[in-house]
Amino acid sequence: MSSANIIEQAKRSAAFAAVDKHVDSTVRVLGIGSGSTVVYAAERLVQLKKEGKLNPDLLCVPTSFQSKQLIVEAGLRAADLDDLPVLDPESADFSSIDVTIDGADEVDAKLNAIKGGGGAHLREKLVANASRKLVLIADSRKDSETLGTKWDKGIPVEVSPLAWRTIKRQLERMAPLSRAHGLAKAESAAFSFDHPQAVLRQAVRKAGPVVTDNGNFILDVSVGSIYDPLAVEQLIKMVPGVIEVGIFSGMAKEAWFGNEDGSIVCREP
Ligand SMILES: O=C(CO)[C@H](O)[C@H](O)COP(=O)(O)O
Repeated sequence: MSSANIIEQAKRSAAFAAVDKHVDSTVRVLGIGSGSTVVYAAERLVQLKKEGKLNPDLLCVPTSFQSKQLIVEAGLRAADLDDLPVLDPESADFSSIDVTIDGADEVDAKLNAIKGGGGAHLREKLVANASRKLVLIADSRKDSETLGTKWDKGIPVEVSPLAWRTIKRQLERMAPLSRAHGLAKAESAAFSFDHPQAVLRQAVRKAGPVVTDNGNFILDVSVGSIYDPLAVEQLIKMVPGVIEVGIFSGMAKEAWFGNEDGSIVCREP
């Protein structure tokens, strides 16, 4: 098997295992992530539907245009997040979604993740935030001790096109010491680069920038190793015009990694 096929097989195994563990007839609302690994989750959902193992009233909440197409093509029913009732109105839990299965670009030892390689992280974060459980699926190349050490394309940051140059300049002046911003433990650096770089993501086969499903631009912000994901997420989020940051700190409850030898690892924080 070619190395590309081995990676695809690893992604598929992780996706199938996560769906098998988390999706049964008791699941009423399911979040569907975006990207190439999630395609295999949709493949497994189609099989389960044929076997009569899904809830007949199952609603699927998409995280992007691509994800909505996957839902429709799988013969499942798509629902918008704000059209759903909360699962348990009597409790403080505001979740509308039982479980969301999504891909990731890098996942650290505590299951903090970088997402947004496909530019869908705004809706992905909204859906994750409204989910009782966020389950990540990936091949083992994404499994990392420290964010920023494997995914070297920068943190995807969705920004307003109205001020992208100003936002870029401001992000490039972010101080590496979280101490300067009072956001994390004194003396500890949130990230390693002295001079972060923010690059406007360019479209392929179209001149000009990537325009997200929400009509915004994406800056890919390289900061080196991310020692304190929450502090970096907060630092970036504070810049006016930043719409969403592709760091998901403390959101995932489980991550499934497919290995090249065909084995699968499931990790919890
Ligand atoms: O966050 C995402 C899209 O915004 C994807 O989930 C992430 O980029 C992983 O994609 P893939 O499964 O193709 O590696």
